[in-house]
Amino acid sequence: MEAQTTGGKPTWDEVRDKDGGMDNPNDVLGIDAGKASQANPPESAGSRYATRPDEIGDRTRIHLLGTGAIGKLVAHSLRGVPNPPPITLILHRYRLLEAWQKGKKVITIQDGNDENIKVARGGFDVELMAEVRQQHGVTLSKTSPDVYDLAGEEGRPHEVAEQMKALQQQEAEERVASQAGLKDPRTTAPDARNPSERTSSTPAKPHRYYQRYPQAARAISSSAIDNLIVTVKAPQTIAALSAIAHRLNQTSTICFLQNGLGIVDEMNDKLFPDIATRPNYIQGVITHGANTPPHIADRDPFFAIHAGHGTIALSPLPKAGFQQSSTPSEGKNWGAELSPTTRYLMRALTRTPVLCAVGFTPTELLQQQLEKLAVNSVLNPLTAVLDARNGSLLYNLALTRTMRMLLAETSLVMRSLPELQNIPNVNQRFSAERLEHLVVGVANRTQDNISSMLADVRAGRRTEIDYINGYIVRRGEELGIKCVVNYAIMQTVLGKALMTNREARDAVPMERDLNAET
Ligand SMILES: CC(C)(CO)C(=O)C(=O)O
Repeated sequence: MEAQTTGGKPTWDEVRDKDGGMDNPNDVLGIDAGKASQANPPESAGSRYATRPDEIGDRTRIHLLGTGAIGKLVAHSLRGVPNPPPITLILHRYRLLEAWQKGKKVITIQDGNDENIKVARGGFDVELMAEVRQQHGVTLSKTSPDVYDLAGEEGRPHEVAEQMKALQQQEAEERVASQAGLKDPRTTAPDARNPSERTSSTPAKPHRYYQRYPQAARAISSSAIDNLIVTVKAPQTIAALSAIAHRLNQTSTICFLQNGLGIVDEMNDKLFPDIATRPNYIQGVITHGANTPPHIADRDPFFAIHAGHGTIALSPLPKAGFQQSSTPSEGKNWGAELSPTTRYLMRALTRTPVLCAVGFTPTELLQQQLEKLAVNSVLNPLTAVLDARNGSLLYNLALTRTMRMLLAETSLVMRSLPELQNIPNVNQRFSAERLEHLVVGVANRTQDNISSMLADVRAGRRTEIDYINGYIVRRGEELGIKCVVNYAIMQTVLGKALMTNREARDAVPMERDLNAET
């Protein structure tokens, strides 16, 4: 989340705590995320995840995908502790790489509004993300020929695409087989996902992009990734991860720090369908507010303002997804079976004081995600459609009625989720009244904010609506609950985004009057 904030305003879970956050039966650490914002997490938060040096060996490097304001804040904070972990920033644009190389090679974070409190920190490694191209549903690598180039000699574009997909499938199966053996396919077959280059009669030659920027190809790595933190927004996650998926395997851990729900399911479907080779996941709910003012971003893309101090609630996720009857007892042995990289990454995050990161059980974390989702499902779309700051939704009876209709559906879906059955207090925690209380509290505390969705719409970027209201609609469908109000607001946001894009496309940028007499 990169909501634009004004100054060090409280973040939403501080509000939740003050306004009667529920007791938390699953809090294995005896501390909740809200309280952690006032005090550093106790050492026990980290020691639960301690790894022996022989378990983790030289697999301590943390890669970070997403260099928005939250990504910069997380990377900067991780390097700020004694004996920090090695960190590699994966940059998604060549221009960013150039800016890094020509600049001071530091990330600078300003604390709140005070321009005098800035800390510049270096010691990062950088690499460039390989460009991901998709043609007719086939993902191409940096050296694979275009579907269109092959089309003439080997058939029509969609036929060639089908052949390439079949070969990719075959290659994926070979990879699974080789993973069962001794070799680490992440390092031996970086381009394994693109069999066209192996089988095609066309010699592999770099794509135009890499011919134009030869340095770009050199900055792309194919080495294995052990620990990955993802801070890109939900809609960009699959595309971004597909460029590095071949560098991850069942021993790696990915930590997601994003708004919304449903990303992990999509990842499993599209990138890691095989549970045996699927990486481990950590889910995070981040409530820090950070932003990079556009006028500074042009000058220094590696600068961000830490506008609102919040927390990070974290939990390793069960590989096979949530079981229907999770119970609070999962807290007792939770953590014992985790892979070394999962424990290492949990420990790295929870031992970083600025982040105020705390570990929870999966079921407790899910409930925190759902509370945040409920707040975002009202504030984000309404502010985006109305083009208004968060506070404008308050003291307005018409909008209160809309909010209540949205929350009535959301509450019913959340209370009916199979993964929350058998959990005490679910009905109270997700009652429409309590959700409304949370929404109003956040709107109050963040009244001057421009919500992240409004910022996305204004900038013509894709919004996270599919992972917020879209998630509620999808889960409702599974449960036989029709969420028509959520569906309507979702469609309105999509429509609003289209309108804004069309307006921007049709606008004629003119700096001077071309009709003026000279
Ligand atoms: C809570 C809220 C609405 C604060 O702006 C937010 O999380 C967002 O903008 O995404």
